[in-house]
Amino acid sequence: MEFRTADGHSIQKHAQNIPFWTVGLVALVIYGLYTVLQIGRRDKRMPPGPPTLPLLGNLHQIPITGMYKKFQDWGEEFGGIYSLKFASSNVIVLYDRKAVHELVDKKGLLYAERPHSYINDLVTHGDSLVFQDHHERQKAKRKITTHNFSPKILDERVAPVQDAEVTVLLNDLVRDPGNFYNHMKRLTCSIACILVFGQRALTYEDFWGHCVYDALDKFGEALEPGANPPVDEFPVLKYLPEFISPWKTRAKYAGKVMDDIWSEARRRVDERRQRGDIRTTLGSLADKLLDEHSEKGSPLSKQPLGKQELDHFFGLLVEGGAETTSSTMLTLILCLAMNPQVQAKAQEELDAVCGTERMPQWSDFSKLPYINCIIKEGMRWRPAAPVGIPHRVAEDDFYEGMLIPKNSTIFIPTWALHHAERYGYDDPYSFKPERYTNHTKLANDYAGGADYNNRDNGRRMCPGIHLAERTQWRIAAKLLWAFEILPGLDAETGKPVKLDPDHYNEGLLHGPAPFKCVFKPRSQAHVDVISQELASARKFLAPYE
Ligand code: HEM
Repeated sequence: MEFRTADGHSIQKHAQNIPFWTVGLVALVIYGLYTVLQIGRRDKRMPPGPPTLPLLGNLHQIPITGMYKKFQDWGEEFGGIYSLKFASSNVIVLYDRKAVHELVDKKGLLYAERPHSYINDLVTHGDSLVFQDHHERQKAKRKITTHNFSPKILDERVAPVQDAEVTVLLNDLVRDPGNFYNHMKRLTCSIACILVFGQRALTYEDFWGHCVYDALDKFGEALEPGANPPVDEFPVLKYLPEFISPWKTRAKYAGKVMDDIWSEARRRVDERRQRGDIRTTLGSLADKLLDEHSEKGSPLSKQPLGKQELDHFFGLLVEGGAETTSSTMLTLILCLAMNPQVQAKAQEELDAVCGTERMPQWSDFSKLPYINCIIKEGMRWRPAAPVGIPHRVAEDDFYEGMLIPKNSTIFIPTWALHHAERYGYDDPYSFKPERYTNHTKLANDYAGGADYNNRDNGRRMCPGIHLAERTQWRIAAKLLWAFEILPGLDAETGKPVKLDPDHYNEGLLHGPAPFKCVFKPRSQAHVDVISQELASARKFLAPYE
């Protein structure tokens, strides 16, 4: 059939005249458009989630702060396991304890990878134990960590370090209570640096007292939500020149700061060793691995690490150990200052066991169950890593008929899970250690179980769990034994300030922003015990100076 236009031209004739390449080009453009519009669309087999926009998916709905709360809002709206689209990337959020257990714990290896992040790699050179995939090198570093921070080694060799450093903390709080924030940070950095580098911090201002916070500050800035364009979702952004991509310069600078700090730490250790001051028998991991290096040519003979990777490994262990622990303890101090009834109950228990004659010891653990409850409740109330550290699934998987596509990023929203009334947390914003009355054991005894806790997820479970818990317990028990913790006083009115439970620094890790608080010794007898123990604590710590 032949169609004619108003001016009498034949359409068929025109069609015959359209060159083949034009038809091909139009088809290509239509196909291209169709493909581009598929970006951001959710596969119907995936778990439900908020409606998406073409190209963006749900990227436009990601808040710059408060992601941990948003994860809960979406969970309540779309169900325990839901999905998000970050452009073409898939994100699955497990706001469901059973799903966390069935997938991340039980199918360990499948869920043991980490999502790839261009910015992260710019900062860490892709060799960070925390952010690397679960391949041989990562496993080798993890093995060293779990072995050296095992309960046996901690209780046999590290306990005196923790006890002595906490005694120094108590003394710091008696003599200079206003600086409690930095005293706590010094303490956790010093313990980590003793174990890793064989070096302690006399003050927060010492290199060994604040190195980790300087390193993590820049890392946090480089990774701050909203600070970077969605480069993993739109990889073409990687090729933008640096002069129009300040985010790249910032990430590289953060990497350089971290390189400089951890190579300076190594330089100091090497220099000390050259002077013949070897601290292997004092428990320094760096000395132990460097001895192995001199004997075998590498600290990890099957997976040899270059100097930079080894320096970063040491640094990472301090990063993993110091700020997480100080943040949880500062949170606890905030909670205690706001909840005098909790202090009173703990002190009744402490007084019955220790009196005023002696400080509580780790061996008192089972006689002081309320201290354990207080620590667990602090970590529930405001977890240091409220959205955890995401995992990546290595292959397509199915859960209750829903597709979890290969390479999806898996979030375990710690804060949301611990504030969900559906999991029995009634009045979740209140600080109530009694919730854990029936959880009398250590975190590790609950790890990997359906009764999900704070840092225990399958193959990537926190290897510092035992160290952290033993430090946290000592700090909490001894602080509560020695002091009444009160809100600070307003400089002008002299009245107690109102503490704000939501005034938090929200970076990679969450910790309370500086706040005012008073440490009132409970009696002169308590202060006397601290002074008596201080001399032997200092003597014990002297070889690490
Ligand atoms: C209260 C203190 C601590 C908290 C809240 C905490 C929290 C966490 C969390 C949430 C993870 C991610 C788990 C996952 O991927 O599922 C993690 C991993 C990790 N933590 Fe901790 N942590 C603490 C103390 C420590 C300490 C003392 C160390 C010292 C060695 C440490 C070293 C690490 C390392 C190396 C990883 C990475 C493990 C891997 O990816 O295979 N952490 N931690």
